[in-house]
Amino acid sequence: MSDYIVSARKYRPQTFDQVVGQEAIVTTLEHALASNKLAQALLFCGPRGVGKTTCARILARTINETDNPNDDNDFAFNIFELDAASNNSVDDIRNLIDQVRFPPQVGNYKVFVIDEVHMLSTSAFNAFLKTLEEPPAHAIFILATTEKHKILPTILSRCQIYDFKSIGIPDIKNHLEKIAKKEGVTYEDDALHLIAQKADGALRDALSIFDRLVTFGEGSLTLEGVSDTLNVLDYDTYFAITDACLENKIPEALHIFDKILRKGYDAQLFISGLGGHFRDLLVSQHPQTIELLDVGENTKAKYIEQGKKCMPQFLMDALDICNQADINYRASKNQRLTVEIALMQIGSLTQQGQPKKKSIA
Ligand SMILES: Nc1ncnc2c1ncn2[C@@H]1O[C@H](COP(=O)(O)OP(=O)(O)OP(=O)(O)O)[C@@H](O)[C@H]1O
Repeated sequence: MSDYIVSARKYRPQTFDQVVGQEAIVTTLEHALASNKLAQALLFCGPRGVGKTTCARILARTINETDNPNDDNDFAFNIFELDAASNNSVDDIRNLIDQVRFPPQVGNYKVFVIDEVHMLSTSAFNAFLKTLEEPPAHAIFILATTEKHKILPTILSRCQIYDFKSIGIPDIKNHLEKIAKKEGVTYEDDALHLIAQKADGALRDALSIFDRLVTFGEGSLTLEGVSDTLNVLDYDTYFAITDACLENKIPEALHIFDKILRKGYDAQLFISGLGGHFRDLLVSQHPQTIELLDVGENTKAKYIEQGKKCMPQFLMDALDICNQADINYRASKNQRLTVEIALMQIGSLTQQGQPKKKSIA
């Protein structure tokens, strides 16, 4: 059997200081622990893969910590996890309640983590409510959910609520960088940035994308490889199409777009991505806004360079055209043409933003 462990498990934080991007939560939990003000029922809300289960486990371990260094297996931490997504019946909850009654054999607390608690059936919820109202002193409940709005007010009002947030791109990227170094993976800074961007705030997603791409790239991550595998249009394509438009070379812009379609990319994603590109060029033009440019270092240099070639009016008009095409796209009967017209319009802009030519010839 292979001894390969996925990064999300291998690098699951074991202590609060290893948790990334949830400073407010970690500080509040640590204060509550230090001042003995931890409630018996906690609700961890927030997007998927941002550390809710991880923090629940660390909390369970911390409150049961003994001075015996050998006491560090999961059993000793008295943690009971129920995934309500697949165990949502009254019987499942009754099994759990049965365990609540008895005090732990080791340590002081039993910690019950109910993941995806919004999935419990109404009758299971009701069965659980009584226990939640009067839990024995040794029981702590941590309810985790990605959908807080689905939690009954009766439950909400009995819990201390912790709102986890999605993790920012720089935090995700830093975390990936540390793991890449530990694993001996060679990487381009921009490749990690793109993975962090694609993870959409979820560290677990970032780690699984990372694992997949490291396997695919045989231990090395390049921006080109990552873009290709994730089916993301690479920045160079946007730079090339912008260069063509800046020089009013409409046929060239149309050919690049044709190639994009042949590769199987979605035309609407392309046009909204192009809008994003013009926005990035705009923010790259000023020292006050450059920090709003959320890309890796090499790509940033390219933005600054191309930004210097563009008049702000050109960028604003181009942005407007992309935006309009994006809006019109769904209603259009010829979606390819909608994008092509947008490209022709952008390729007709002069640096002052006025149309230079009316036809593509
Ligand atoms: N804030 C974080 N800091 C460090 N690692 C994290 C963080 N969030 C997630 N991870 C990584 O992702 C994995 C999954 O995270 P976890 O199970 O804690 O997420 P979750 O918020 O409970 O997600 P779900 O709602 O889908 O259950 C962890 O094992 C860990 O490797």
